[in-house]
Amino acid sequence: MSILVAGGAGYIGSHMVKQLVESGEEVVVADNLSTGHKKAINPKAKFYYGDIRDRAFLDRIFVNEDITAVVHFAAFSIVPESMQEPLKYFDNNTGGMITLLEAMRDFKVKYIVFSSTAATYGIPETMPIKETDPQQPINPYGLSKLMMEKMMAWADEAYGIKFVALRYFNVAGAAADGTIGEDHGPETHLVPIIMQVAQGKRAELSIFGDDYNTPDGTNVRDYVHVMDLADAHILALKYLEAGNPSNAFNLGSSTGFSNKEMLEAAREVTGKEIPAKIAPRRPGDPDSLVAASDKAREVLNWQPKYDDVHDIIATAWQWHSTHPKGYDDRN
Ligand SMILES: O=c1ccn([C@@H]2O[C@H](COP(=O)(O)OP(=O)(O)O[C@H]3O[C@H](CO)[C@H](O)[C@H](O)[C@H]3O)[C@@H](O)[C@H]2O)c(=O)[nH]1
Repeated sequence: MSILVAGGAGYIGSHMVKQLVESGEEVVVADNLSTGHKKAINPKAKFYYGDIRDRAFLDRIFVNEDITAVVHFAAFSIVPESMQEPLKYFDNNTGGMITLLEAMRDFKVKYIVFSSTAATYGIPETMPIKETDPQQPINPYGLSKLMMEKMMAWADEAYGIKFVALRYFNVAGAAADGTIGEDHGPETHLVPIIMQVAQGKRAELSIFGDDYNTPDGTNVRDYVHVMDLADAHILALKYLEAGNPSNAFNLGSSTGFSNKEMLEAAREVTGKEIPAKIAPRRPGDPDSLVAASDKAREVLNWQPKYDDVHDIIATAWQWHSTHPKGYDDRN
């Protein structure tokens, strides 16, 4: 019996695969390596190279392997890119979910844990954000993921496929043993970009906007460690296997940090100057996104181990400073 991790070569997926393998599970990875890295896949996992929109590819996996549950990370996730190329997001993210659910229905796979996002909430009316708050995304990325959540709800209704949607806030950090980490090409996320400036690979950090409705004017986000996120997925799988109903959970730390505070924390962790300037706003950025994550703690018994953003940044710094070229396997 195996767990299929779609997108297991990506940043979050590869950390999930590592955690699953280390907890004794048989893992099958499906990835088209469009943004992931072959070297990020744990050697104990079985790798199928292909695209989840390709039904024949999925059939090959479901025929060859005894898959009991799917963990689905295979999606594009860059907010500004989705503003430029919305159809790319509806095709890969929303479209990929159709093929995956059809294959799950036909092969009678009953459980799916899904990477959803805080971006499904849009501009929140109250903070911290609760799972029951309105989901009104303001960018195509968030909408593509909201559509995927709703598709799973109807697939549950019609075919009995049970799902857990995990709505991530801002994921950062790397495995504590330094073996895998974050490597996007091009990089757009705040923490790895700050790391690149600390390494001297970029001249300076551009902070996108300092006139937001927040205490210091820069965007506030809620950072969660990638290994804590992986733990939550394992708990979500157990929740489904115990026969519980479909559900959605926020995954964050319940504490907000502004972009300026993240920069300061990174200066403290790395001991580097990290030059920065204020740049124009980036389209699609809400002022603040902070999670109420009590539900995951109460229902899934999730207990995040990293509660200080400095510790999260320290694991990111360990990866970046020891892997200056990332995985160095662009393809
Ligand atoms: O060079 C940079 C890069 C980012 N930022 C700022 O840093 C903050 C965080 O930006 P990221 O791109 O790191 O992350 P996002 O908040 O845009 O998005 C992340 O969180 C979202 C939900 O909140 C989605 O899940 C998405 O996939 C995930 O990448 C934003 O205010 C952004 O404007 C900068 O100031 N300079």
